[in-house]
Amino acid sequence: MIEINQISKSFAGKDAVKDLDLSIPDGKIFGFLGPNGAGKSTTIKMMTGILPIDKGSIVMNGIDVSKDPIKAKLQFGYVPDRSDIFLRLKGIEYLNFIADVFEVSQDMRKEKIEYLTKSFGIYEALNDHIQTYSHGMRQKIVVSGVLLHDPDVWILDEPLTGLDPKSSYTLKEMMREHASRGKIVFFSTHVLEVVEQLCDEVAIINNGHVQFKGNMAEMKQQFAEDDNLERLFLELTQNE
Ligand SMILES: Nc1ncnc2c1ncn2[C@@H]1O[C@H](COP(=O)(O)OP(=O)(O)OP(=O)(O)O)[C@@H](O)[C@H]1O
Repeated sequence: MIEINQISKSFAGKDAVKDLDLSIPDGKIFGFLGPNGAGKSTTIKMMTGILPIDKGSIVMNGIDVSKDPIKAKLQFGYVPDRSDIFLRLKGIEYLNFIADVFEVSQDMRKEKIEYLTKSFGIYEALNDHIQTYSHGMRQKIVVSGVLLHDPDVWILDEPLTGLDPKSSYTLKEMMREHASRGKIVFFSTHVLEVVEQLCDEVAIINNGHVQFKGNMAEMKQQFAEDDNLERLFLELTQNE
């Protein structure tokens, strides 16, 4: 379970996230939906310890991410919205590095690297440098790195952007499977359709505030009844 308690973050006096409260239960695919600039990435960066929290706290599986950052980092895997990392490493070197950090055994890593990279169609490129990869391939190698060490909590920032339809399907199936094992998949998107296809629960964020949280049926009902949400709905569907 992830508990986000009244967190705030501002940049140069301007609020990016303000008093945000969320509770993310185990065994769910949780969609974090909002238009560009809503505060999704800023929230995720606070969850993952990349940005310090100005106010409030985040507790992941009982561990406070600010007070016990190393232990908290063992709970989750994170796919950032930009996957331009470790460009000078070969794909296989990157995955072995991740496996070393998270102490994945030699036998296990060999099997998983082969399974994951074949599933995403990048197995043949493992001996090439990441800087030669396309955006989609970079995304896939980072996703493979996260799945390689099988963290309880997956935190994915716009994970489907840039993936081809087959890889997008594969990742969605993996997300469903992970949630069905009682684990958490938390992902952000600005595309309403993705949330409708995938999520058990959703929070809608706008201007750094949660405007709605609930299940899909409740979301549809709220969209129909609330003028503000209806306007937001139009903005979100225009992005599709
Ligand atoms: N490092 C920063 N410095 C200054 N302002 C920032 C910084 N990071 C984010 N912001 C501002 O905070 C607000 C929220 O940005 P954030 O990136 O969290 O939105 P988002 O919902 O992830 O958007 P997108 O869908 O475009 O990625 C925006 O107004 C953005 O300009």
